[in-house]
Amino acid sequence: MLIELCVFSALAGLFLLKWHLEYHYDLFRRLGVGGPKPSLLTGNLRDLRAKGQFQCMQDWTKKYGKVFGFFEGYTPVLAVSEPSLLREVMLKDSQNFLARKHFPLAPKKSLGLFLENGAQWKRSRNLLTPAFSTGKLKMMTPIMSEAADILVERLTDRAKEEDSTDIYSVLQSMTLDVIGRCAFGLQTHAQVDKEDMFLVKIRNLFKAMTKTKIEPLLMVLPGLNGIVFGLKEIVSIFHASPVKWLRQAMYQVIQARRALGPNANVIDLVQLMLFPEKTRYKDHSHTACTGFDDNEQSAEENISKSSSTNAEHHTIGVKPLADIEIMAHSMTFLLAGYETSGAVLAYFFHELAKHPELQERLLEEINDSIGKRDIDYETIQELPLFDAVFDEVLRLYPTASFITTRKASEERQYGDVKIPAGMNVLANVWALHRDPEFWDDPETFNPDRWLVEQSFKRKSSFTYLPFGAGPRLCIGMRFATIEAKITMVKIVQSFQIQQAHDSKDELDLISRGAIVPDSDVKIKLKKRATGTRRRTVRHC
Ligand code: HEM
Repeated sequence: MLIELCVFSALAGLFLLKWHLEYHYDLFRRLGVGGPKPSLLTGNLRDLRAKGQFQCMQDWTKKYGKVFGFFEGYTPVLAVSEPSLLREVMLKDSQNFLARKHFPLAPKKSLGLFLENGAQWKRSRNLLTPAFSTGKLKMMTPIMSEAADILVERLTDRAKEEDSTDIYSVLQSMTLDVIGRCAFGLQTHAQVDKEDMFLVKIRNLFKAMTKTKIEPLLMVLPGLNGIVFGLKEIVSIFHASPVKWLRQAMYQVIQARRALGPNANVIDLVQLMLFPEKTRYKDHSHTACTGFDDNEQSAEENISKSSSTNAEHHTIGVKPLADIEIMAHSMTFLLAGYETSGAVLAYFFHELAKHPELQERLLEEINDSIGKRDIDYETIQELPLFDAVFDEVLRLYPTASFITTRKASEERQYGDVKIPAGMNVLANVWALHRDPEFWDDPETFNPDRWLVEQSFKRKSSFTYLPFGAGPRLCIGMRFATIEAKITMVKIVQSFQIQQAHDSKDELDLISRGAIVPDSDVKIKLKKRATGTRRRTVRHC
């Protein structure tokens, strides 16, 4: 009798599970939204892993249109590359979408700006935004410039010795030095010391992220997230993981800076997080930016709108963060600054190697516009062809496309599309940037398209979103742009970039949060007759 009862219960359980899964995976059909057929066990994960996210997004967009649904394991995601709907979600009705899609293995607390949601995110964003004001960025420019000079020196040696250079790893070292110095006053020496501990640990961290088998498991069984995270925390007590090392290093920086106190002559991200009331209102220039005012202001306006009163805005803005929150933000900035910027510069080198004539045009632009003046915050604003190249690199390689997500807090109807509460929305930027409806000959790298069009119109049309949009727009957008442009200018001044014997015509890419080259990016460098002058800077 007991056995029969057990068998009956097991069968009933299986039946209920099957019924639940069938109902769950039928969600998009009930919403009247097309999409690939999910399997009852893994949703569309098998396709996503076999073909890669980029290929799936493009194929599915072609087949199902600009709005379709898929299942990342158990999690439903609405992929949108329809500009008018993206505008609603990211900007007009952004108050309904202030949260992001949950990331497997994300901690429950102390998430850092990228993963935070709701009131916690608003408070952090208000507090951190002034760190990227025009005034602060101007102060960071000499640090970026010095890092680019070191890059040129390193590459000069390589140009003499090597026929083929992996530019990607060299660039990662540079972007780590830049974010470390600008945001935390860290004296990392990743460019000159391959064994620099920050570099080694960050590389190990990303290597582990690429290989993880736990993430797909959690996508299928998200209920296990808490358990797996708890287990990881226990293991980390005994095991020296890179995350643990990085957190401890950041903790030491925080303690050292706390000891220096609020009046230390340092204005960077750590100082701002530790002593917001001392640093926040010294600099009023953060809305007066060039180049991105539309997006930047809409972001700021929306954050302000989302705080109910000015007084609340003010109080929320200056309440200091706990050490654990500062550590989480610091990790976010360190990883974001390293991973995305390194990849984007690698794509720049890769494309330039294929377009020698473009390099000569860029050099001509530098000579005509800047001449013998230094490359600084002001002079890099005068280079439309460089802007066009940067925009085109980010069109073809929108490195952060798959992290541009939102989660709806309430059910809303936008035209024909109903978005229920709790639905995850992916801004399908990869497909959007390659959509022939918006781009002529979309697969071709053609910076000139940005010179004939009015690019500011393009940028406000929601057809171009490499940095996202609305209140959750990339906070490091202007930092990344300045860093990339300074580096690009110095490289073009100093080298001819050529394809090496082992260069690939098309790069293999992987998505590990950001979309990055799967392996080395090989190029050959030829030193030009004249180069850049190295300057020594005082670190702020
Ligand atoms: C070329 C380089 C970069 C690209 C393409 C990029 C792109 C992006 C994108 C697409 C998002 C999501 C925006 C959205 O959901 O609307 C984002 C968010 C973010 N980025 Fe960047 N990023 C870059 C560099 C940086 C740098 C250098 C930093 C730090 C200094 C940074 C820090 C962040 C942070 C903290 C967020 C989360 C913002 C929030 O949720 O409020 N990024 N980035």
